[in-house]
Amino acid sequence: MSSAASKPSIVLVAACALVDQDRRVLIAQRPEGKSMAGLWEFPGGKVEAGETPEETVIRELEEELGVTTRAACLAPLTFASHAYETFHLLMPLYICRKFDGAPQPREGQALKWVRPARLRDYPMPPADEPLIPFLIDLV
Ligand SMILES: Nc1nc2c([nH]c(=O)n2[C@@H]2O[C@H](COP(=O)(O)OP(=O)(O)OP(=O)(O)O)[C@@H](O)[C@H]2O)c(=O)[nH]1
Repeated sequence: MSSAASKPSIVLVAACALVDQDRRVLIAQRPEGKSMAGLWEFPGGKVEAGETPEETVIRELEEELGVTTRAACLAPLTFASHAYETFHLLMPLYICRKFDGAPQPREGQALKWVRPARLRDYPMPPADEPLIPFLIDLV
């Protein structure tokens, strides 16, 4: 058995599927220069010290997209638990249908509204692939 010290640490990332009135989900393409550049992901980011996951989502939606929402408009959908080589990702995925503002690519990322059934057409990080059926069933 390996010791706790040799195990990759858990990184907590909170992400959100914004859903529009046509039941499409917003995905963003990771820009050049970042890890996993070119892959499509849900807006979100690492939970910082002192933050709740809901606060992280609200902050990241504002920073990345200029979109405003509140905790009452975030519903837990599912989560990802995935072993990357250097860390273990734990990522709650929220769904949000009520938000203010049209998403803008504030960080140079491409954005796309996609029907859940078409998400498989967009390469996503491996942690995200098991999340797609939940979106297909529940959006
Ligand atoms: N926001 C987001 N992050 C995801 C998703 N799937 C997934 O594996 N991740 C991973 O979760 C981490 C999120 O980190 P972040 O957005 O705060 O920061 P970052 O990309 O600048 O970090 P990094 O360059 O250190 O990886 C990244 O390692 C990212 O690859 C997803 O759907 N949304």
